[in-house]
Amino acid sequence: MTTELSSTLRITEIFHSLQGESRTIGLPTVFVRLTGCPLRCQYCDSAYAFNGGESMPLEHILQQVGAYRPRYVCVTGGEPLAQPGCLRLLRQLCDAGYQVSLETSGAMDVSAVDPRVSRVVDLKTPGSAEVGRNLYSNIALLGPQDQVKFVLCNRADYDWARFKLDEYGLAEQVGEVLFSPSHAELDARELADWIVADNLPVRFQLQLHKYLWNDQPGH
Ligand SMILES: C[S@@+](CC[C@H](N)C(=O)[O-])C[C@H]1O[C@@H](n2cnc3c(N)ncnc32)[C@H](O)[C@@H]1O
Ligand SMILES: Nc1nc2[nH]cc(C(=O)O)c2c(=O)[nH]1
Ligand code: SF4
Ligand SMILES: [Mg+2]
Repeated sequence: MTTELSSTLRITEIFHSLQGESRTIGLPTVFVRLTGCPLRCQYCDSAYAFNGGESMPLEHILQQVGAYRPRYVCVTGGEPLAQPGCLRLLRQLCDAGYQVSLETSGAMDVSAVDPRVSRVVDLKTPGSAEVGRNLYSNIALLGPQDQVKFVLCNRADYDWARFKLDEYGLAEQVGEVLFSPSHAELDARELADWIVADNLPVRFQLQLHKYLWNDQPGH
C-alpha cells in the first residue's frame, strides 16, 4: 500500500447541509470538519472540534463524502491545514470532480493547497484575540479563485479591515472579500450600514445556517 493510500486524518464530522458562508452560500455542500486548531479565536463557534474526533483513513473519508453525491465540498475545522494529510484530502476531492473550498485561519501556509481549491482565508482581526497569528505572506499567493474573509467584532475591527483592504489591494487580487459580523457580537445591520456608507468593494455575509438551524450539530 502506498503512503498516500494509508494516510489518516482526525475528523470531527462529515455532514451535508447548505453552505452557510462564502461565495457558494446557499448551495448544497458536504462539509468535512477536521479536528484540532492551534488558535483560540474568542468567538469560535466550532470549539467542539478542538479535541476528540475520529481517526479516519482517507479512503473512508472519500467514501462518506461520495455517498452524498455532492457538487460542492467544504473542508473546514478546527484548522484543516494543521493536519499535513489535509493537502492530500484536498487533491483527491478535486480529482473526484467536486468543487472544493477550504476554510482556513490564515495562520498556516496555503502555498501547497491544490490550485483547483477555492481557499477562503480569514484575516484574524484584533477583536478575535488572534491577530498576531496572521501569515501575511499568504496574501500574495491568492488569486481570483480565492476569498479573503474578515469576521468583525466591533467598529475598531471594521476600521482595521478597511485598512488591510487598502494596504493589500485585496479587492483587486482575490475573487471575493467577505465582511461578516461575529455572530451575536457585532450588530449585523450596523456593519451593513458602515459598508454601504463607505461603498466598500466587499460582500457582506451572515452565517445562513445559524438563521436556518440555530447552530444545531450536523448543519
Ligand atoms: C470555525 S472556522 C474553521 C476554519 C478555520 N479555523 C478558520 O478560522 O477559518 C470557519 C469560519 O467560521 C468563522 N467563525 C467562527 N466563529 C464565528 C462566529 N462566532 N461568527 C462568525 N463567524 C465565525 C471563522 O472566522 C471562519 O471563517
Ligand atoms: N452550513 C454550514 N456552512 C458552513 N460554512 C462554513 C462552515 C464552517 O464551520 O466552516 C459552515 C458550517 O458549519 N455550516
Ligand atoms: S482559527 Fe477557526 S477553528 Fe480555530 S479558533 Fe479560530 S475560528 Fe475557531
Ligand atoms: Mg461553522
